[in-house]
Formats: sequence, C-alpha cells, structure tokens
Amino acid sequence: MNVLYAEIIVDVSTYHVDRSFDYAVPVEWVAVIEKGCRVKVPFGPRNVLGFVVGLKHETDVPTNKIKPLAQILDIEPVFTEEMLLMAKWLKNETICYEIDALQVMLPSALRAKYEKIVKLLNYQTILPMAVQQIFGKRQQANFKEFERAGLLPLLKTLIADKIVKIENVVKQQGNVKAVRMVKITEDEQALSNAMQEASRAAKQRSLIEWMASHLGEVFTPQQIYEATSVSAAVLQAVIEKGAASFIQEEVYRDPFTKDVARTQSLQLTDEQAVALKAITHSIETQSASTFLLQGVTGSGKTEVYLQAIQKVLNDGKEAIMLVPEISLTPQMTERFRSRFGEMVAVMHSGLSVGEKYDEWRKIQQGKVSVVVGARSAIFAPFTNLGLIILDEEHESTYKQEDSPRYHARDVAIWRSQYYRCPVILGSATPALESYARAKKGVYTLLTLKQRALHQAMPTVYVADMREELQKGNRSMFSELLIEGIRTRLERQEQMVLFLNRRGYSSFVLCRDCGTVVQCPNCDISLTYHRTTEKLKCHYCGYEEQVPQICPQCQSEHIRYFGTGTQKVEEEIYKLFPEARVLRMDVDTTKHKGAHEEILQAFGEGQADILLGTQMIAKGLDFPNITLVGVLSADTSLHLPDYRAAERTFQLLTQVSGRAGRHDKAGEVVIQTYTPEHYAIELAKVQDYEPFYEREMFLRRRSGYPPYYFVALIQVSHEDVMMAAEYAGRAADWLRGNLSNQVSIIGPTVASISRLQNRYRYQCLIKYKIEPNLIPVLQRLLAMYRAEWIKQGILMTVDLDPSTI
Ligand SMILES: Nc1ncnc2c1ncn2[C@@H]1O[C@H](COP(=O)(O)OP(=O)(O)OP(=O)(O)O)[C@@H](O)[C@H]1O
Ligand SMILES: [Zn+2]
Ligand SMILES: [Zn+2]
Repeated sequence: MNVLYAEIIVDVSTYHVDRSFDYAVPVEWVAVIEKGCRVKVPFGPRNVLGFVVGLKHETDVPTNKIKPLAQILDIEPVFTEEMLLMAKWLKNETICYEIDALQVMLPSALRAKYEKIVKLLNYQTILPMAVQQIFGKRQQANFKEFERAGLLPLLKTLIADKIVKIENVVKQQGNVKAVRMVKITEDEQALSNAMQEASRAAKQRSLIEWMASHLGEVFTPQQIYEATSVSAAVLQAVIEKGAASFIQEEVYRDPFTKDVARTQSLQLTDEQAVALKAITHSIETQSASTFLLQGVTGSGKTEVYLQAIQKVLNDGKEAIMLVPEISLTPQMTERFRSRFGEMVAVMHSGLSVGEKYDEWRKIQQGKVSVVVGARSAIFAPFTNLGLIILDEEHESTYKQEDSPRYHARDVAIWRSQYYRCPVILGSATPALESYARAKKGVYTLLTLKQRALHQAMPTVYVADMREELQKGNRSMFSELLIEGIRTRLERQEQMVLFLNRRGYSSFVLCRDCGTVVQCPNCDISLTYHRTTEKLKCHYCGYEEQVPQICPQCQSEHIRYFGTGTQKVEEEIYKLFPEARVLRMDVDTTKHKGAHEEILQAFGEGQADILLGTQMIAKGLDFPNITLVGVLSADTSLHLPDYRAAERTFQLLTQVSGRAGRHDKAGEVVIQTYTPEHYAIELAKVQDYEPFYEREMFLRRRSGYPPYYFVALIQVSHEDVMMAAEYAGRAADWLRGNLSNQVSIIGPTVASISRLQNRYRYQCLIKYKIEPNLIPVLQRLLAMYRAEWIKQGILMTVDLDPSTI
C-alpha cells in the first residue's frame, strides 16, 4: 500500500535544527489532509502544533521510527501555496525559523487556542446515519466528535457539497459571532404539509400562510413576531411542523462604526494623470514594476492610489494598501470605504483578536477585494493580487523588530513578482535607499511637485531657542510661536502643536546634584506622569511613586523637568486661558475609539489647538489648520543613530504638510537649539533633492547605507561579563569567517546598554558584497542555538536594522 507522509514544520522555535519533520498520515486522513493545514504532532514528550508544508509517498525515516500525526486541525488549508513559498523565502532573507515565518502570516486567533465547530448549512438533506447521530437535534457539533468517530473523509465531502461548514471558534475574545435566525422552507410541499398538521390551530395557520409568501427567506424571530403578531410559542410550533427552521447566521463584527457616504473619482491633475497612466500600463501588461511615487504633502497621492485600485478591481483582482499604524486613522480608512464600500477590510492593532480574525476571514473567503492595514496586512491571504501600495514608505514601522525581522517593502516586492503586478511606494520624503534605487532605475520614479489644488506650500519659520533664552524668554514657546497662536485664536483658525515623542524629556531631576531618576531594569530615565503622580519606564513598564527627596543626596529640590505633552498643555493655558486644547498622545488614546473621538472633535471645530506626539504627524487633512508648531526639533536630531538627520527631516516635512492644505495659507514654526543643522535648514525650504544629495554624501563618507549594507548582531545577558564575553566571541568568529572586504565594528555597548535587566552588546557588520554572509550568519546562529542559549545568552541577527 502507498503510505502518505507529511512534512511538518513544528511550533518549537527553540529547537536548534530548523527543518521539517516527516510524519505518517493515518489512513483515515489521507483523503482529508492538504498542504497548508495545521496539525498536531507528537514531538518529544508532548503534542505540538505543526504546519503541513509537503506531502509525499517516500521518507528517509525508518518505518519503526516514524510517528503518525496526532490530530488534524484544518480540513481546508490556512496557508496557500504562495504563503508556503513565501515562508521559505522569508526564512532565508531574514534568517529566521520557518515556523516564525509561517506564524507571522496568520491572524493571532489562529495561533491561539481555539475550538472547531461543524455547522449544518442545509437542513433539507438527509444526512448519512453516522453524521446524523452526531448532530442529533443540534445544528452544530464539535469537530472532535467527528474526528473520534473517524468521519473526517465523509465530512470533507459534506463540506464540498455545502451541506456543512467548519468554523474555528476561538476561545477567549475571538468567537465567530452568530445570531439565531428563522429560515422559511423553500419547499411548498413542506409548507402545505405543515398547514394540514396545523388544521385546528388558527394562529399557526395564519403564520404558515404568511410564510407561503416568503419562501426561502430569512428573518430574525423578532421580525416575524412584528410582521404577524404571533407569539414565540406559535413560531416554535410551526418550526416543529417543518415550515421553517432555526439557523445560525454568521455576522462579522464590523469595526466601522458608521456608514460612510460614497465618493466618486476626482478629475486628476496633469501630474496625477501621468503617474496613474504609468501604473495602469504596468497593471495591464502584468509587469512586476516598483514605482516610487514622490509627491509633496497634499499633492494627492491618495487619489492616485484610489484610482489605481479601482482599475485593479475592475479587472477582478485584489489590492493591498499599507499605511503606518499611526496614520491608520478613521479619516484615512474612510477615504477607502467611501470609494469602495463593502469591498474593503481594515486591519490594525486597535481591533480585538476576534475583529482581526473576522477581517482576515473576509479576505480569505473572497468577501472583500481591498485591505487597508498596517505592516502585517502585507500577508493578507489574497490569491489574485493586482496591486500593492505602501503609503509613507519611509516609515520605520514597516520593519518588524521581532523575528521574522522582515521589511514590508521587501515582502511587497516578492509578492508582486509572484503575481506579476506593480508595487507603489509613496512618500513626500522617500527613504534614502528608495530614492537611490529610483535614481538607478531599479524603481520607476513618479513625481507630484504641486499640491492637488495648487495651494502654496506653507511658509516655514525657524525659531532659534538659544536667542530666546538670551532675550530672557524661559518658556517653551518662542515669541514667534506665541504670536502665531495669538493671531490664530483671534481669527478662529486651528493649529497643530507637535511634540517630538511622548514625554521624551519629562524626567525627574535633582537640581542640587543633577541625579535623574532611572529605571532599575533599564538604563533609561523614567518618565513623569502627572495624572497618576508616578514615574514610568516606557520600555519595561516599571513604575514607582515620584520621590519626595533625592535618592542620591537627600535634597528636597527634586522635581520633574522638561516638556511632556501635559506640561505643554498647562503652559498653553497659562498663556492663553481661552484656548481650547485637545491632547492626543498614548495616554489620552488608550481606550478604543479615543483616536477617532479626538480627531472628530477637532474636525468639528470643538478645539483650537491639537497638541500631540508622532500620532498627529501624518494623515491629518483639515481645512481650517493654518499653523503648525514644532516645539522642539532637536529631540530626534541627536539620537545616536545614523538615520537621525533623515528621520528629523522626514518628520518636519510631514508635520509641516498638515498646514494650509485647503483654501487658507499655512505657516509653520520650527523651534530648535540647532537652527544651522542641514536637516532643519532644508526642512525649512522643503526641498527633498538637496537634502538627499547632502545626506548621501555623508553616508558615503561614513560608510553607511545605502552605500553599504549593514547587519547588526545583538547579544544580551543578565551578567554584564557574559554579555561582553559572548559578543566578543561572535565578533571573533565573524572576523575569522567573513572575507576581509567586510568591516566588523565591535563589540560595543548597545545604545540602550541595559534593557529589562539584561546587558546589551552589539557588533555591526558593514559590507558591499559578501556572498558568504548568510551562510556564515546561519552557522553563527546554529552555534548560538545549540550552545550559547544554554548559558542564558540571547542573540539576534538583523540584516536590515532600522536603528543601530
Ligand atoms: N485631482 C484632485 N482634484 C481635487 N482635489 C484633489 C485631487 N487630488 C487630491 N485632492 C484633494 O487634495 C487634498 C490632499 O490630497 P491627499 O491627502 O491625497 O494628498 P497626499 O499626497 O496623500 O498628502 P500627504 O502626503 O500630505 O498625506 C485632499 O483633500 C484631496 O481630497
Ligand atoms: Zn540630589
Ligand atoms: Zn525599564
């Protein structure tokens, strides 16, 4: 007999061999199992989750050694053929475990604990005896019952015939939501039989008569009571006579709170039309080109995306639209919903596990054709992709910082090659790497130089805070900004005040000895939180009461210092008691929908000033905003990171772009202690090209990307000596195994030298071409996984680190 074997990737990512294992497929599952299904397999002493990545009739494992699969969890695969291929690619590309690559593609509901339910869809069919016995009078039964009874092959044919269907019921939050409905029979004969049975019950007869004019329709019980004024008992009696039946109707949790009005395509500007034409051409010729759409803020990039997506939908294909998590605002998603209505699924971290799962199912079941989402939506299980878009492509959040350390842009390009469809990377301030590729012709550059309605770009002023101090102005607002705020309040126009990073510098400082209160677990100063009078660590969550006296010198002159959003808010009220301020930061947006409420209130003119962190840098498009203030441009400029200047330039450009987007002209005030810095000077003139040239020159001189590639190895341990020792071993080993074309810097102490009680060291690899790199790093990782890990070492390898 021809035995079937399954190749399984098991859910054990500490195991040091990263490969698939063969298991025998029990005979009763041979007709059921498919590539891409989830299974449970015996592994060591327990059963673990596994994914079927291959099926075959031969194995090298001796017959007496091979174990059978323990359980099959899916009858229909959760991974497509494409996803299995993509996982193999990701594994190599990012040097991760294949299991991690597979897991990242699934919604967490499918990774979590769940229960499988078999639901009866068609009540008229006569079920096979064995199956009928399991259902009994119920409409649904647990998958396990069929499994125990050995009925999986039969179940598979029932699914194919649409007599039953399978649902994953996630324990905890993620249940598939279902409501009880009444379905009236389609069979006139059944109805007249019921009528005869009910010969002496007038109410039942009148209900059956009503049903006769609604054959096959589905109602809630409530609707029926209202339409016919019968009671629940009458309905129950009629159902027992076979005139109708109760069914469970699946409803998707709808994360959209309100209906949106439909919009039509806008008449494109000439620049937009040129861009769209190039993209459309690529869609029509099915070429996997990558476009870099560089358009100044307010140039109407979104309209180009919308019309390109429309084209793809007209061709019967699907589109993925990625936006950074923080700009995935209701305002943003509404622009897509208002154009494509029910065709759109939305995926972001604000959704519950269940809601995310529902959105994923809509995609998998082909109920939607467009997904708008953050990074992980790049794995949306579409099977006929026609277009992938990354808006704000320069954003560092497109890079995942945990294994698999993938960049959504690379996954997008891989998928575009698989489907032969274009990718659009859009930004006002492209990542240096992307612009360099566009200049080399690897990407096709499309530019929008004008704002869509030909509004002027805002006028940008730079306020030198050193001069302010010399003039005796000790507040956090420059005279220029105070004047700007005053005139806006008079004219009843709106403003956005932007503070780089939440509470970045609101630490507690002793004015006598200079001690800053630090986290006991991480080498980072604690942040002061006014509302709770507590100090918190933003990395590990540690918190403590604000000390009354300095822990170092016992002085009472210890107090918080610096500019958190709360402090700014207080200062505004001191200067402008009449101002209405809305604060948007991590603290005010904790509860679900808070984001939306704040933006809506601001949009309705309920406040004059929107004060916030990164969250407000993007996507805002309100007509009445005429002033943008950046309170301190320096905070991001002086981070120990080779991309600090690039990030600052991007941020300043983005924030400035919120002003004067409609009829009214906009102004921007950037406050800084280093006005002569090129990132600030060039953000002032809002010119990308000179910034690009300047920054490229510096990158070449210092040997950083895009001229060189970098890879980062981080090693951590609770004991500082161990961390240093093993980081040294890694560096030595790399020096011994990589060519001398490569420079290896380190080991050095990481920029955050201790995190969650672990000391951190790192080595940086800089290279131009090194064919050996991946295999060498894989061997280093194998060594780590086999030996070092037992010593309590944690090591990570990142081939495209976003911070160094
Ligand atoms: N062809 C057009 N005709 C009329 N209005 C347009 C057109 N294209 C875009 N707009 C409008 O111009 C404004 C700016 O467009 P949009 O938000 O798409 O710009 P963007 O390039 O995505 O900007 P940002 O990068 O700043 O987010 C929007 O209010 C949009 O409705
Ligand atoms: Zn002190
Ligand atoms: Zn901490």
